[in-house]
Amino acid sequence: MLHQAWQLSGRWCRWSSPFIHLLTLTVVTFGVLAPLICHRLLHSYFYLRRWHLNPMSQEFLEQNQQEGQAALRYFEKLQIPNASEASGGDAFQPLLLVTIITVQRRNDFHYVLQVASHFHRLLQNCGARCRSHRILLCNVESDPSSHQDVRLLSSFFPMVSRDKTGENPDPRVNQFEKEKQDYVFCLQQSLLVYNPEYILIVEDDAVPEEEIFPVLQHLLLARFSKPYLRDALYFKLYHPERLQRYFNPEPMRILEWLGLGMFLGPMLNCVYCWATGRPSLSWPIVFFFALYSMALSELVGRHYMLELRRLAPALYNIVPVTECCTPAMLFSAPSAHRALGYLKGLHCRQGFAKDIALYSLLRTKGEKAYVVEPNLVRHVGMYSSLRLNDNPKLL
Ligand SMILES: CC(=O)N[C@H]1[C@@H](OP(=O)(O)OP(=O)(O)OC[C@H]2O[C@@H](n3ccc(=O)[nH]c3=O)[C@H](O)[C@@H]2O)O[C@H](CO)[C@H](O)[C@@H]1O
Repeated sequence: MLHQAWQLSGRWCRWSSPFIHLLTLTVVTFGVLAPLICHRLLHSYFYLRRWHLNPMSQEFLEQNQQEGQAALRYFEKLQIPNASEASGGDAFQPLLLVTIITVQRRNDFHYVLQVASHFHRLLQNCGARCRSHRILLCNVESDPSSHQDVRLLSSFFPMVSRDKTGENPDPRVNQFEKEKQDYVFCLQQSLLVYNPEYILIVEDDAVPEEEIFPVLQHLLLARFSKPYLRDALYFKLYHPERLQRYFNPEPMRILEWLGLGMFLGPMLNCVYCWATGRPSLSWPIVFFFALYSMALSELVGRHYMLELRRLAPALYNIVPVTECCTPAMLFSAPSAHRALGYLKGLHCRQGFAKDIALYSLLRTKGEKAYVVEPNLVRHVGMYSSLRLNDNPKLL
């Protein structure tokens, strides 16, 4: 017996045995290579938070401040269009209206200028394909004239202000109910002023990615008309990176994770067999590589895997939403009308802000909503206008 066990362990521990190969691969990958390569990746389990979080957050703030200055220069140099161009006063129904909802925030970062300059430039570059798109600014600052960036932007974009419509916010409402009412106001004005087919309502710290318009073009014309997506209440174009992991369990994500293992397991098995000159199919080795690739993708970070989908608009994923955050939300005109009706009947408060309120409608009203992956905007507003934080961090 002892002799047999000795023989077996001897066979397993030979340098040519698959056990030793796979053990070495696991140790080298997870113990050496991945930590070395990924220790600066913010959304990876290998991220060295203690070393990098403070300097990286500082670096981000400094760089973002420079981007704010660049956005300021962009508009200072831009030629002011004539009045009818700026007001967007042409009488036609846009396919897509981008509404930027904004309040006065820390002046040194010029968040809204960053967002508006990116949208303006991308729309110009998009050319004829985006002829039927428009941008609207929605100023919900209690004293609209105090919003300096908006004063500059009003020469370039049409604008609605909450106070000008006589819809003054009730000073007694809490901050989160005000935020919801501001959202309702902007959505309502977007429908009233332009009557667009789709409204993309973005917060004033959500900078669009370079490919946003080609991807939206593809989604609007080819994907959103599919029967199961057509009646969605909303499409989220951003979900926080920290919540994109497989270990934030969602049925679709678990399926994606298993699919990844089932695809890469056999593939890596073939590569291994080819490299070691073994017969091609071995189920334990397939199983090992399936687990290996699943563990690697989770530990390196699903967020980074999602980036591969940017290669082509058709690769973008559309999956059922989860709760958090509303930096960029797309509504069709009928769904915007429904959302308005629902939101007016809800009262927001701390712990039940507008993002949670919108999500709660899916259960109470039997609606469906989806998120597009990867994100089509970047959230840059480290200083929140709703929650006090003097020392913001990237995580
Ligand atoms: C990145 C992220 O997770 N952002 C979410 C977080 O916002 P934040 O806490 O990051 O707040 P924020 O300063 O980005 O404000 C969100 C939006 O509300 C607007 N605003 C602000 C003050 C006001 O009185 N009226 C008003 O409409 C502001 O212009 C911006 O468009 O929580 C909000 C809900 O509370 C939303 O879910 C945001 O998507």
